[in-house]
Amino acid sequence: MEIIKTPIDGCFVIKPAVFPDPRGYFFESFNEQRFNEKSKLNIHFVQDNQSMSSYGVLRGLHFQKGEHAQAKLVRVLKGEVLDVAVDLRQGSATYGQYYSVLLSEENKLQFFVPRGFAHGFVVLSKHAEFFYKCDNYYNKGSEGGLHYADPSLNIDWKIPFEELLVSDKDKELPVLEGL
Ligand SMILES: Cc1cn([C@H]2C[C@H](O)[C@@H](COP(=O)(O)OP(=O)(O)O[C@H]3O[C@@H](C)C(=O)[C@@H](O)[C@H]3O)O2)c(=O)[nH]c1=O
Repeated sequence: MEIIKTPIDGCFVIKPAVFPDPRGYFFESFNEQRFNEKSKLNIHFVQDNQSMSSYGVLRGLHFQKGEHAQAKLVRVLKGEVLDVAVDLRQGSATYGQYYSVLLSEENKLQFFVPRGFAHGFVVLSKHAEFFYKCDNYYNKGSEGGLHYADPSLNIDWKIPFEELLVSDKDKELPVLEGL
């Protein structure tokens, strides 16, 4: 696996070593020892999540607060999404900035989103199956979020706003200034 740095410290992309052969392909989608060695982190993921969404569905931007904060290792099993992480770490040189990456069934890239970030994605293919590991358990009372259309973030979601399908909960999320 190869680690590809991003302009936001702590956020990185992983390119797995894929072994194709006449039967198809094989790759290690996660190896804790190698992940921690290469990333120089000490992460232990405790929860796996999977969701399916259709074209134009935007989930986000989400985080969990305080002691329930989660780092996430995200990837796409089927289809293609644009994945986005927004830096909400107080005092960070890139506070309020975002990084986005295309994750697809074809490129098999994974994206590591540290604790202290808001995370979301939009589906660019007909359907997408999304899979992610979290280093802390889901805690409903600690859910927080940021509005996907916050003008101060100015995120390019690649799909016009009027074509997006967003949950009622996500439509009510505050902008960065109101956090
Ligand atoms: C996130 C989550 C949700 N749920 C439940 C709550 C609710 O009834 C149902 C759907 O929840 P949501 O609408 O919050 O699902 P969703 O909008 O897919 O939420 C996810 O979005 C992406 C962008 C993330 O980064 C994740 O951390 C998570 O917040 O699933 C769990 O039981 N466990 C979980 O870990």
